[in-house]
Amino acid sequence: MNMPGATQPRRFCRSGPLHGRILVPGDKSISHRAIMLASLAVGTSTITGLLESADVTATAAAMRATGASIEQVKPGVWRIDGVGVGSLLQPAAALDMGNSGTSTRLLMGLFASHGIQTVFTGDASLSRRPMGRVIQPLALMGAQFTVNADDTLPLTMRGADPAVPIHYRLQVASAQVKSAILLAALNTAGSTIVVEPTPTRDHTERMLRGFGANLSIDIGDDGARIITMQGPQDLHPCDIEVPGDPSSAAFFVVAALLVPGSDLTIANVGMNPTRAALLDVLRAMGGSIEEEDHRVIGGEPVADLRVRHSELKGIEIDPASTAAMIDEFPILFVAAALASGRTVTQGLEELRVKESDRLAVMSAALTFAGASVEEHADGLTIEGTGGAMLRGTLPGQSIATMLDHRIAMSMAIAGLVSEAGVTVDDMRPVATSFPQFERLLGDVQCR
Ligand SMILES: O=C(O)C1=C[C@@H](OP(=O)(O)O)[C@@H](O)[C@H](O)C1
Ligand SMILES: C=C(OP(=O)(O)O)C(=O)O
Repeated sequence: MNMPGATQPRRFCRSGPLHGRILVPGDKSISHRAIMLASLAVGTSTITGLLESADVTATAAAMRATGASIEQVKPGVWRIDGVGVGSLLQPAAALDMGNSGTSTRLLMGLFASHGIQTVFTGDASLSRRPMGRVIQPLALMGAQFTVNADDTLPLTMRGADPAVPIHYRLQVASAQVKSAILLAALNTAGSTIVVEPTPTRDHTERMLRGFGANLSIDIGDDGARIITMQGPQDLHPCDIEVPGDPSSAAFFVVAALLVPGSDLTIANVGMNPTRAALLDVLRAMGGSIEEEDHRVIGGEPVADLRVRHSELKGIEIDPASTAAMIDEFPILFVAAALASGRTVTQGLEELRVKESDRLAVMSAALTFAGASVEEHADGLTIEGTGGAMLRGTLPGQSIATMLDHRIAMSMAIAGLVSEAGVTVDDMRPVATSFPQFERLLGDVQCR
């Protein structure tokens, strides 16, 4: 994101028990997809509970620039009039994707099968992230790219009209790559097939069906998911309710587990099994997390989470859980730093190409705050304090967030269980996914 104004350093201090019942904002992944699909349906869709954050705003701006009408009716409620699959307009200017990998990769897919030329730009963090993973399949479908040798932003894409269907086996476990191909397939005649050896978040598949698209999902002999879509497909408008984001809830779940005396309920949290592995890991560490009032909202499972302070123990995390908690590792590392015994993670190379290198940055940040962390090529090994407070950051020192919202929020939570407090150098990146974070944290702290 283009950071407005001066840096916003903040000190997060040792906290009393966390209590109450809170709602976290709408799911970021689902919000992006809701805007994209509603913008392609002919007619009016209403989205309730949309995440109003910088990343989602970047997606909305790109869809407006290609013809959709997108208006806020009241906070959290948006009305979208779509243009129809195949009818996207050439944007007049470059599309600024800010900090958002999801906006960039999914929109590249969506535009790749429309005969328009688009220029994608992003902030310093996004401009370091690999785009080759989507360029490769989209080029096979006929899109043309002008891009530097590293396959990073800025880049120019000329969409293919007509695009050709592909049969593609994912090389990385990435919902963004899968979704890019499925969105391109919407305006591609013929049968596009994506084979996913490791299941990743399935919001695109669920929501495509909600908007009336026809796709089949089979399991191959080797256990891979095979997603087939026969294009082109028209989308029908749809009213969508966006559940609370489990990746945002994660900061409050870990905070309540770590801060002695806490008993906190986080209501309306998305429980899609392709996103929920953190809860299983924390329970295996000894965390008390109860799920209440299971229901389905907008085609997605949802529950309220009651979380009570618990004594956590370190564990070895099964790499098979990685995809279903990929964004939750920074805050899991904080939980591990306070557990008793050793936590071992592996198979996490993907964390090095997120908004920051999350293995290197979390290792440095936690070490700086007094934790015992060893960094490996594909994971961290953490020796927990056994519940004792972290030292915190020294006067005059602060944690470098590296333009990464999840580092900033994770280290803020670390501050709540530190002797001296933790200073985070800049809280502005939090606007990417969770603008209400600091306010909600204030609400649950007993004064
Ligand atoms: O599809 C999505 O909405 C996302 C997929 C994940 O990225 P990858 O597909 O790169 O794993 C995740 O890290 C990101 O925050 C959101
Ligand atoms: C990786 C993330 O998002 P994106 O890829 O959309 O930038 C995230 O939110 O942690």
